Amino acid sequence: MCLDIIPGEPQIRILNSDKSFTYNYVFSPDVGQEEFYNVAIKRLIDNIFQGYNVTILAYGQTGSGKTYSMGTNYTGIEEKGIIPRVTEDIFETIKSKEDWNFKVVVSFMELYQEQLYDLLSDKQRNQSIVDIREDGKSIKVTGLTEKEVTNAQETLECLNQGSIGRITGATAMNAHSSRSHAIFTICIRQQKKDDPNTATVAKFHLVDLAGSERSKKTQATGERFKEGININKGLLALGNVISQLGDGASGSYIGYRDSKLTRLLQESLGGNSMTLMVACISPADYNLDETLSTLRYADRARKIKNKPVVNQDQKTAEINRLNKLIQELRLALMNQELGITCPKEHEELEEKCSTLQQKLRDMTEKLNSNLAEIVIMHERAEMAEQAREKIRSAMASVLDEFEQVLQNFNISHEIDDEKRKKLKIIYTKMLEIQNDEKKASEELLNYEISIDSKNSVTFTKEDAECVHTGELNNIEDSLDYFDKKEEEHTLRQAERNNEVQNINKELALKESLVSELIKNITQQTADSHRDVAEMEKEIERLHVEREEHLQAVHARNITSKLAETRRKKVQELEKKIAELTRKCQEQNRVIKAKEKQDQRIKTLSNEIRSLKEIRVKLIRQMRNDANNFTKWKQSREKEINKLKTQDRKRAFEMVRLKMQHNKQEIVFKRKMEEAFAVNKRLKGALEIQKKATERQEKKANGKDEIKTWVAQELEVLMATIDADLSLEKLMQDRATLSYQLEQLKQSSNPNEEECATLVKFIELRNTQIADLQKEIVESDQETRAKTRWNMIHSVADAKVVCQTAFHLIAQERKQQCYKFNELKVSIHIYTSYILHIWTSC
Ligand SMILES: Nc1ncnc2c1ncn2[C@@H]1O[C@H](COP(=O)(O)OP(=O)(O)OP(=O)(O)O)[C@@H](O)[C@H]1O
Repeated sequence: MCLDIIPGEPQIRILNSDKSFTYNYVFSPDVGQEEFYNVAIKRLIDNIFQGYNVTILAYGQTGSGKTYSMGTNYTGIEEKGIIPRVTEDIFETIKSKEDWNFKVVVSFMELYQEQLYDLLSDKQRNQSIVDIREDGKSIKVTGLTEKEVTNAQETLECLNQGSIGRITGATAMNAHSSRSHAIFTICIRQQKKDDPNTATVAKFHLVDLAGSERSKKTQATGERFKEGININKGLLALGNVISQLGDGASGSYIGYRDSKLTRLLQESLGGNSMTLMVACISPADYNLDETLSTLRYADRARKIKNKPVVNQDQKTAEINRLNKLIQELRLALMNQELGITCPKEHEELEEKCSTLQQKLRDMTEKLNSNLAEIVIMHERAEMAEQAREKIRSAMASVLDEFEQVLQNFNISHEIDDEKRKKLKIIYTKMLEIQNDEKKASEELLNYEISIDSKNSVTFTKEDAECVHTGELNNIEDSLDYFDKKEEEHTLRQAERNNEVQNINKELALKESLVSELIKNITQQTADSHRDVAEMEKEIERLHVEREEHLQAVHARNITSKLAETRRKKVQELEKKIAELTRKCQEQNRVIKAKEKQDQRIKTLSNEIRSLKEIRVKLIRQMRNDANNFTKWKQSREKEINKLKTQDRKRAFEMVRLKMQHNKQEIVFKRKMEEAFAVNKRLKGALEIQKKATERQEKKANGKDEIKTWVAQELEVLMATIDADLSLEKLMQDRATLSYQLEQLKQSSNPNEEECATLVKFIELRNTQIADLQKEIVESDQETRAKTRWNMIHSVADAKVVCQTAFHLIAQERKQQCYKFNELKVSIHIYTSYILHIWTSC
């Protein structure tokens, strides 16, 4: 035994020496596959499902147990290694994530004598050679078979199929020695069923390397010897890459291209993957050299710092990239103090719009008050008309009576008591009519005065509801509601007014028609009746006369001459009778037509009556509506005044909050600017340092180069310290903002605008924190601290370094003193200024 494991520590000590190595885990030979898997491997499964690439790499001398540990040759009989267990766990997890969609594909390739073979290809072995391509971002193997699998069984069948085709051979060290490097890859594409933005594609590489070997020990000859040389060549290149990466010489050349193995593992070593190396060693002292070599390998590999990132689906990644870009642009915008201002035309339009709104409001108000006056006028007209009709009918009856009395006077020419009494009654009636007319006029005059007192009585329950339906706390909403109501009311009144006017027009037409008809009818009917009666009388008389003449004609004693005369007379009379009968018939027709007109007048009068009723109804509605609206308006105005008072208070509070907010924003901006400056400084320093390192690598270090190098190192160091401080401040800030946001969200009425502002601030800080962290990681002070002094090759170099460092520190101190004094003066000036303001207040 050449090794000793320190109990409870992941440490291996080389016996009989003071050499020891510390790793993440160390397992003794008695630890079984299950324990090894559960402790070191199982946790990596989670990373795959978070979208990270994962690589497990088995390295070690031949026969040390790489294939056994990886489980590459698993057939279902022997104890399960890593691959079968990983496969089972992956599909277990998939089963449990029901709200996600998955696509799993596997590939299996073998690198044998610098030739890459597709182990899952259906083709002949010599036709299944595939090639490596680089697409600028990542390594791709073109033409490699990718089989979709849906469960562990199918996956292990693929593993088994590939393993059978893998080259093995017997050596003195291992009866089934793998003569090639094998890479089994499980690629998992996942996406949450209801969110396409969660799509990720992660690769799980399981690498079983061929073992390093010494031909002396393996006793390989012929083909095995040739294989051994190629294996060692590949492993040597891998060792170099691990050394270069482990040395922390970031930015320096890494020999990935020296072999296909290193090209294939480029992503897993120093790239975008979480990589675990399983270093298999033999505890036998016989293998000490190989064991030490493997331990050193693993020790260097442990120092490699990969940069794993979640492998988002291309579309998702693009969305996220754009979101990040938006954040960065926002940040840049703030930094450049470019506030987003409204275009001028927009402002002009807004002004125009508000002027028009005001105009509309004024016009509605005016129209409304006009309509109110119109209502009053309508009512007055209605009252006047009613009074006029009353007087007209009273006058008509008085006139009738008067006519009667007058006729009686004409007959008797004497004034007896009864007639005098009648005349007195008519006189009284006429006085009454006069009084009525006076009263109506007075009523009309007083009508306007009584309107206000009437208004207060007509406020109904409905209106009360109307006032309270719009319980709006916001003054603008209230005013809008008020305007809307006023507009509605005005439109309604205007519509009714139109209706009244139309009715008036119709009434005027109908009334004039009726009066025209009445005028004609009364005159014509009287005349026609008289004419008909007279004509009938005349016809009767003529008939009698004709009869007389006829009798005379037939008398015996009449002379023929007389008879002839009488016959002529009879003929004349008959003519007259015929003429009068025709006229009489005509008059009767006229009378019938008049009767029809009578009917028409009756219908028109009915129509006039119902139109008047409608008009009265409309006017009443107008009046009620106007009263209710006036009442509503008064109460609304009261409310609005109340709201205005509240609004003034709110506005005052807003100004106060805005001032507070502005103050916060200034502080925030200052901090952002500080962080920007720090970040810029660090970036600049790193850039200069990078260029200088490149230059220094090309030529030998002179005194001046060392001086410049020291200055740059110090600059980077100080910039990193500043960045660390800024980062801390930003993180504190973010915590405070997050706390404020939480408090705000928990409050009963969270202000959404304020929430959004806080979220924006938090996001901006996130971006800045990420930006700073990136630069700090890049400056990598931990590694730099260890490798810094590699630049010094002699005591002379060390002296230059010390001198430069002292000089720079002294310079820095001097500047600090200057700044400190300047600050002291500024503080003094500000304090006296504040005191001055304080005392003058
Ligand atoms: N921990 C272990 N427990 C039991 N047997 C083991 C263990 N490790 C290795 N073996 C056995 O040792 C032999 C060699 O192991 P394996 O083939 O895995 O070595 P290897 O490192 O892959 O060698 P090579 O590099 O030559 O391919 C196998 O028969 C294997 O079953």
